[in-house]
Amino acid sequence: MTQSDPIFRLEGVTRRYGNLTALDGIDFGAEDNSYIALLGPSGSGKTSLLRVIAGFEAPDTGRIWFQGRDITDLPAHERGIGFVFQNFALFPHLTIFENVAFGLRNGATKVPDAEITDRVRASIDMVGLAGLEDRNPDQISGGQKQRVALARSLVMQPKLVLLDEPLGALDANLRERMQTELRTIRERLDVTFLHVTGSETEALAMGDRVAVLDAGRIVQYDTPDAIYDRPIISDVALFLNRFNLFEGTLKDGSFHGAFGAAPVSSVRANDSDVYAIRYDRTRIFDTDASDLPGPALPVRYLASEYLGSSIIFLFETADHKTVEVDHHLSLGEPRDLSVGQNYILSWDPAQAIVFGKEAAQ
Ligand SMILES: Nc1ncnc2c1ncn2[C@@H]1O[C@H](COP(=O)(O)OP(=O)(O)OP(=O)(O)O)[C@@H](O)[C@H]1O
Repeated sequence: MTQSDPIFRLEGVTRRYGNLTALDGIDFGAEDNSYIALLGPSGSGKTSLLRVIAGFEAPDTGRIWFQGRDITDLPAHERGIGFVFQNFALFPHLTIFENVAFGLRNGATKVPDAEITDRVRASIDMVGLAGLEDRNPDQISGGQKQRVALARSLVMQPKLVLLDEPLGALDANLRERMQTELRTIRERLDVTFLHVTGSETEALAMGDRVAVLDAGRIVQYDTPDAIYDRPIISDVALFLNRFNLFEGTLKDGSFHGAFGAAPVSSVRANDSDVYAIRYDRTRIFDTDASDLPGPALPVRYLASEYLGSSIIFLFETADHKTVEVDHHLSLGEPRDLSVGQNYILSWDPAQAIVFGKEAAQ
């Protein structure tokens, strides 16, 4: 298998619960030896997809391939796919060592004791927990539990590890540290991680590629940069949480919205007309400014929020829609704004992304 062959592939995978279609004809394959983030809003089918790949649930239709083999009818424990649960699912009465050894001791093939000891120690080392082997899960921190859960999966030497919101139970600081650690650990091993997250920041930071799931379908699968710069439909732009989105009408090469009419050079197919401009490309002007780079959106200033490297300014339009401006501090001091005052937001129309019904026809 070469680096670019898919490690697993789904063909037309559908999963229904009663009348609800959780997975809707998914065709998707992931490159071997890579970090894939699976991003989607709550209820989009992320966990269902992982469970179907792992073999905890069967698809209603479609096939699943892993390392070139059809595994659709293979039970979970024979698939050789690792799974890390959000709540870690450690055995509370077993030591860290025995938690990690569990799969080796209880697998279909008998593994000699000496090999178990070696592999468990190597896995515990790999996740940076050497010295804690004899503790119980209630004697270690949340981040350490997360590492035990990972070691327990890695000790089985899988080629694919499915991680279901693995950082969801950790506080913000630890989450950032574990993001880096997970990437480093994966790079040291010849293994693919498929990491489910509802956080766009996490997905864009961690994935070599990001699959975006929306209502049971993979709507975009690309590098983080491409997803950020070129969201394929307006729902992806909405979900990325970095775009101001405006409804309106696309007509005769212009988009007509709350900001007046803006020229449009290209349009992406979508189920409605939507105009998107990134928070960090939206700029603030006084109401009497004469040097606007493009459309003029009248707004009232509400509040600001410091985010370390940037400041987010929040505004409200006449129809009470909240609009954000992200001012990166590397661009210099932000201007002083007065709460309740009116301003104009504007941007270079060439930097907008326009989605339209007419392009879909
Ligand atoms: N066992 C089940 N029985 C009935 N409906 C289910 C079952 N499991 C999931 N669903 C439904 O299928 C849809 C997809 O659920 P899933 O848990 O895969 O979403 P998710 O993207 O992981 O959501 P979250 O981020 O909230 O965990 C949801 O509408 C959910 O209510």
